[in-house]
Amino acid sequence: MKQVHVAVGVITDANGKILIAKRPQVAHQGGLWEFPGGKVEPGETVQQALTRELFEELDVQCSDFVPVIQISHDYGDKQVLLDVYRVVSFTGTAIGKEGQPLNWVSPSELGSYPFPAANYPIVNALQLPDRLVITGDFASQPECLARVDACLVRGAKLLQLRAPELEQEAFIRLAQRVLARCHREGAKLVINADPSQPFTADGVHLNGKRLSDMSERPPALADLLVGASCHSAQDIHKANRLGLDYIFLSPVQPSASHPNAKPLGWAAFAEFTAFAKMPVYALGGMSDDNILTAKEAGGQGVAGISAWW
Ligand SMILES: Nc1nc2c([nH]c(=O)n2[C@@H]2O[C@H](COP(=O)(O)OP(=O)(O)OP(=O)(O)O)[C@@H](O)[C@H]2O)c(=O)[nH]1
Ligand SMILES: [Mg+2]
Repeated sequence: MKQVHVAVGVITDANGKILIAKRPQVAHQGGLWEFPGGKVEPGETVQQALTRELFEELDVQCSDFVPVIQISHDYGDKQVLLDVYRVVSFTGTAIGKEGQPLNWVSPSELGSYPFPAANYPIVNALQLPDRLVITGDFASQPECLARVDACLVRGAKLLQLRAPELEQEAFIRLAQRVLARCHREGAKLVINADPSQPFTADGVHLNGKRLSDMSERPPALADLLVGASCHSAQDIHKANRLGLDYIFLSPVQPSASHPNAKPLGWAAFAEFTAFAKMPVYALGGMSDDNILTAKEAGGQGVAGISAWW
C-alpha cells in the first residue's frame, strides 16, 4: 500500500493554546479531531504543502515552521506519514473555511479530545518539553533537593531522578520529596527505577536492561509516562512494540559520563528518529545549544546531566 504523505500544522495562539479542527463525518477518520493540514502534492515541499493547506482550510498565512515529529502509521485501509510542524508565525484569523468546527485548547487538555490513532505521539510530543534533565551526583539528600530546586528555577519542566547507588527504600523516599518540589513548580518527575515496585511519580524511566526484560507495558503504567534508554535500532523497535511515551537515544555526541561509547552523530540520530513512534530525546554531550539541531533531526529535544545539574 502506498504511504500518503501528510503535512500537519500545530498553530499556537499567544496563550499557548493549540488549534484543532473536527474532521468531517464522511472523511477518513471522520468525526475525530485533527491538527489542520493535508496531503503533500507532487513537487511540493512539506512546508509548501502546509502553507497551502492552512490557507485553504483556515484562511491563515504561515511563514515559519519548526519540526515537531514524524509519524508513520498503518490504519489498515490507509498508510500515512504525518510530517508535523509547529507554525512559528502566521497572519490572519483562523476560521473553518470548509465549515469544520475549530477549537483552541491548552496542551494539557488535548488528552480529552478524540483524535485518530496516529495522533497519540503528536499529542505526547506537544505535552513534553524539549529538555529533559537527569539528576547527577549528590553527596546528601539536602544537596540533591537543592540541586533539583536550582534546575526548577532555571525552567526544567521534566526531570528524571536517577540514583543507582541508593537503596530502593531511600530512593523512593527521596523521589517523594523531589516529586513535591516538581509539582509545586509545575514540572513532572519520572524515576529511574524498577517499575514493578510501588512508587509515586509521574512516570518511570527504563534503563536498557529493564527495557529488554519488559515484554509488555504493564497495565499499572497505562496512565503514567514510560520512557526508556535506547542505543540501537533493536531497542527502538522494542520501545515501539511496548508503546512507550518517549525514548532517549544515545550517545549522540561524545560525553564525559560514557567516554568509551562510540557517538552516533546527528545523521544516524535522524535515521533512528524516523522509525521511532514516540518523541526521541538526544542524549550524550547535549546542552540547550543542541535543541534546535535535535528537532531538525526529528527529535523532541535533548536530555542530559552535566549541562543542567
Ligand atoms: N490533517 C490531518 N490528517 C490526519 C491527522 N491524523 C491523521 O491520521 N490524519 C490522516 O491523514 C490523511 C490526510 O489528511 P486530510 O484528509 O487532511 O487530507 P487533505 O486535507 O488533503 O484532504 P482532501 O483529501 O479532502 O483534499 C487522512 O487519512 C487523515 O486521516 C491530523 O492530525 N491532521
Ligand atoms: Mg486536511
